[in-house]
Amino acid sequence: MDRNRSILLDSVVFRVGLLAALRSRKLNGQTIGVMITASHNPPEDNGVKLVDPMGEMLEESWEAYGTTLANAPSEEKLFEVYDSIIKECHINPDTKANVIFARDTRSSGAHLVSILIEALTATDTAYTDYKLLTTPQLHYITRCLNTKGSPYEYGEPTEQGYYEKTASSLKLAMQGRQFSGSVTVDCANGVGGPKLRELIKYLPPPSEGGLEIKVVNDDVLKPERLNHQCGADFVKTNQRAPPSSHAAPMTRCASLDGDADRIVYYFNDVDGTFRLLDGDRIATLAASFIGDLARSAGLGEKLKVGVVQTAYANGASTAYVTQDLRLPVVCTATGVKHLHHAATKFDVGVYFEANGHGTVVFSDLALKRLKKYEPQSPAQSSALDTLRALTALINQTVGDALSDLLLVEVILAHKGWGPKEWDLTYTDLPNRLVRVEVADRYIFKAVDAERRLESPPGVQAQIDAAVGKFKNGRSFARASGTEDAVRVYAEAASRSETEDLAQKVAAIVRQARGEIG
Ligand SMILES: CC(=O)N[C@H]1[C@@H](OP(=O)(O)O)O[C@H](CO)[C@@H](O)[C@@H]1O
Ligand SMILES: [Mg+2]
Repeated sequence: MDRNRSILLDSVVFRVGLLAALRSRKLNGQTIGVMITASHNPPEDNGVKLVDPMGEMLEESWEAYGTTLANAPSEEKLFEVYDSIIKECHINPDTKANVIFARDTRSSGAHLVSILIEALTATDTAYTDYKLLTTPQLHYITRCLNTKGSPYEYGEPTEQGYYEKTASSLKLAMQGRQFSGSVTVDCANGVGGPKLRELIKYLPPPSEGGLEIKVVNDDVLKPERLNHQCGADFVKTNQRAPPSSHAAPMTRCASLDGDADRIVYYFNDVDGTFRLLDGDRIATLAASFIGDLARSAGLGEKLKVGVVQTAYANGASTAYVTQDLRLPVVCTATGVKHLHHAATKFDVGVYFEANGHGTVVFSDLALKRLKKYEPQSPAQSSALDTLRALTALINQTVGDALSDLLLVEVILAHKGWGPKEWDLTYTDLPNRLVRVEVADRYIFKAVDAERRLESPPGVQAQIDAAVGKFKNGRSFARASGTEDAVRVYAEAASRSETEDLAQKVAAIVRQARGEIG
């Protein structure tokens, strides 16, 4: 990493440490998590994520305080800003603050941890260093710590507790079903590799009917290999397997990202064609399975399943959920926090971004119903047991590649499906994502779950006109929240039309001058 970037990152991590301390104090000393990772990005990047007490992402209203701290011009001013937030939020400065943290395998991680510790020490915050973890493991532990001793106790607040809970619920969820064949998991040469190997130690071996998991791309000793030519983002973006993949046709493959909170599946057809089974596919698979289980358990009316997607979900997946599965779909703005929030409105909310980040959340009421319900027949009893096991197998705090992997494997085993049957549930519309670099992306203001631009004026009308010329055409443009660019997404009936539509909309975006008012 170049020196300037590294100094900037030190300052960001220090300020996030202050924010975590403030947040914990505001919440009467509940534990806040800090994860040092840059996910699917190149190895020289790094970043930091905050975890709220229930394992959710930092509450949106608090992002503004993060910005205020980030904008403090100097170290001296920084503590003035810190004190002003204490006043503004009516925080009792004497409340004990508690923070836990972990990092992925990036070489800058250890140094950033030392900066984080400086911030926690400066604010008299108690902390625990969980060393190397996947992002979802830190979310899990954060929730466990904050629910310990309560009726909602989530589990043992340790890495081992995570493996034990996952392994025991997997066994229960299988209900004696058999796995067929193996799954090859590309770990992006990130922290998911060693953690998946650790998890496997808690699972029954293939010789005893356990799942055969072949771990590949798990080299964490050469940091430059992280996310390089492998991993979920590579596979989703390039729509092909990592070049190192030697999987035989029709065998299940999956790729994680650098911090193991995303997963996509794929396989090669008998004729060698690459078939991607992305986040939309995982969502539809999970929603169909859970919906069926709820009905079989006799809880069809009492357990309303819904699916949450973003505008990037393939239109065919949305049609499949509404028309074939007959389940409601909600579309939210991009970013997991939006999806997660919308999913909590259902009894069982299944949410996934197309890129493979997602999970299933069960409402408190749904959990209570599942606990209390008395089945009326052996069939109801078996469906109920599976549902109960899924509530423990699924990491409900955040999208978790390891628990999502096992969820998919359980469902395929129950359905007796290979990747082909899964792929045949619906046919994706051809789609194209284009990144357009513009002088000022902030002039592009999106509304309606980011499906339409309200500004610059007139641009949406031009996009609508372009879309109208294509059969099954759908396209939208929005400013990225993470990169200095506008993203254009397009779908149409054929590959060439999709490309054509994407290029037309990209040209509209490039030409937009953004003279407002
Ligand atoms: C089209 C796309 O994949 N967008 C990604 C990307 O957001 P943008 O706001 O589009 O840059 O990064 C987000 C954070 O990782 C992720 O949640 C989201 O899905
Ligand atoms: Mg990630």
